This record gives sequence, C-alpha cells and structure tokens, in this order.
Amino acid sequence: MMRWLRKEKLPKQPEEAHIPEDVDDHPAEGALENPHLESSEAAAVQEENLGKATEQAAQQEKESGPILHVKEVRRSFPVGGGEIEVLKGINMEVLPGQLVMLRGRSGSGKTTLLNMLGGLDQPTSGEIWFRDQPLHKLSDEKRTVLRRDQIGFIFQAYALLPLLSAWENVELSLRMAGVPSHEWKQRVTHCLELVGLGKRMFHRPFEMSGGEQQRVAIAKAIAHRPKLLLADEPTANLDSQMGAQVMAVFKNIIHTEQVTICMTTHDPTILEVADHVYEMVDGKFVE
Ligand SMILES: Nc1ncnc2c1ncn2[C@@H]1O[C@H](COP(=O)(O)OP(=O)(O)OP(=O)(O)O)[C@@H](O)[C@H]1O
Repeated sequence: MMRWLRKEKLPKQPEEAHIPEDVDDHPAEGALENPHLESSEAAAVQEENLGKATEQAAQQEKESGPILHVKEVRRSFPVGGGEIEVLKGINMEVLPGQLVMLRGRSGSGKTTLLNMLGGLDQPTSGEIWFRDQPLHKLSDEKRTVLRRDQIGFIFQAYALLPLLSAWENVELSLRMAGVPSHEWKQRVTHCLELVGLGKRMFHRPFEMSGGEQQRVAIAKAIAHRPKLLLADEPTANLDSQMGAQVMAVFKNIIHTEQVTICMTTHDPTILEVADHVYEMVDGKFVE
C-alpha cells in the first residue's frame, strides 16, 4: 500500500550541499516511510554513523590508488583520404572520490577523451586503466558489461524518456542494469530524494525545469551504484543557479554514494568546486 512521506522523516541533506528543496508542499504519491527512523534522535545517530562509515570507505578507496589511469593516449580518426589526430598524448590520473573536470574550447577533444574513459571508444595507442581493467584492450562485450556495472553517464541533453515519470526513468535504469526487482522501490526513492526531487517523483520530464530534469538524469545514472560517473557538459543547458544546484548534487553524491566524477565543461564559474581541472588545448593538456 502506498503511504505518505512525513516531513520530519525526510533524510537531511548536508548543510554545505545547496540542493534545492522541493517547493511543493504535497507529499509525493507513493513515497516510502523509512522504517528505520523511529525518532529524530535515532535519525541523527543513524546519520552520524552513516557519515563516519562513508568517510572511512572514501578514505580506504583513496588509499587504494587511482580509479582511472590514462597513459599516453592518442586517438586518430580517418577523414577523407587521410587522418585527423584528435588526442595527442594524454596522461591523467583520477583518484576515488574526486570531482575532476576537463575544460577546453569546442573541438579540443574533451568528449573524445570522456568516451574513452567510459569504454565507449578505444585509443589508437596508449593505455586506459579502470582500476585493474585495461579498457584499451578489452573486447566490446567486456567493456559493455563493465559500463553496465560500474559506470554511469550523464549528457548535456538529459537523455530521459519523455513519456515516463522521473520514477519510471530511474526504475528503467535499474531494470537495464539487472538489479533485482525487490530493490527498485527503495533505491529509486533514495536516488530521487538524494537529488532533491522527493516531491517530484511522478512528474514527467516536460513538467520539470531543465535543472530538475538534469537531476533526474543524475538519479538515473547513479541508481545502479556505479563507481564512476562521467558527465559531458552537464550544466551547459542550464542557467548559473541551476548549474550550481547540479554541482551541489555532484559534491553530495561523491560522499553519500562513494562515486568518482569526471566531467567536461566550458563553464568557468563552476571550476572552483573541482578537485582537479585539466585544461585541454588541441588534443593535449596544458598547465
Ligand atoms: N568520429 C570522428 N570522426 C572524425 N572526427 C571526429 C570524430 N569524433 C570527433 N572528431 C573530431 O575531433 C575533434 C574533437 O571533438 P570533441 O567532440 O572531442 O571536442 P569537444 O572538446 O568535446 O568539443 P565540444 O565542447 O564542442 O563538445 C573535433 O574536431 C571533431 O570534429
């Protein structure tokens, strides 16, 4: 049976993450009560313990070396009778729990590199390691499995199915990732609440702002608990306030979901939230 979500039982967002609260005062239809939160005191203890556990997990991950290691990567494409070299010797490391940005002008090669970090494409030469997996050598099949299990993607244009509600969009990604159906309800609720959309769960994309749609896309991308989230210009279609909200969600999920984020951007105003910025010029990183 469906129940109302009582306000005092909503999980708190960390203060530093300015994720907007839903303005709608009506509780979300079908939202779940959390049976573990018997009182506000218990909730506070639970939250504190969770915080400690996630910090420890993040620390352990950090100590275990990079999640991505890119060595001398080059990528050429055949064009006309010749070839164009788009990536010209890229080296980078991404540590677990980092928010890393690739910044550069249009055509500098950011998307080409991001596609390779996610195993959508392979380098002409060089190496890309995802943990102990050599993405540069894996077959299409193995890269597909790795992507499905461990990587989430977010695009500039949200990539939501327009006739499905926010809830159904997120649920669909769990179905596709092969997550057991008994986990869907709790996980979809959790992910949508995490991105500040607990009261927009049953809206369809056209009933939401661009920023809200992008936050649904984030919930969808993290629902199957990927280790790595790749985002191609996730704030490009948003105004500065909505862009800042998306960045606040990113900072938040790094801690709560132990995810690592690598994103491309043109936007200089969001660079300050990055742990590391790689500046790309004509297929190379510059200082
Ligand atoms: N499959 C391909 N075949 C030929 N050229 C390609 C191919 N993919 C990318 N390129 C070229 O590589 C260059 C870099 O493209 P890429 O999309 O990586 O740049 P970008 O920095 O992400 O640009 P933007 O910010 O506009 O998205 C461009 O000149 C593009 O035309």
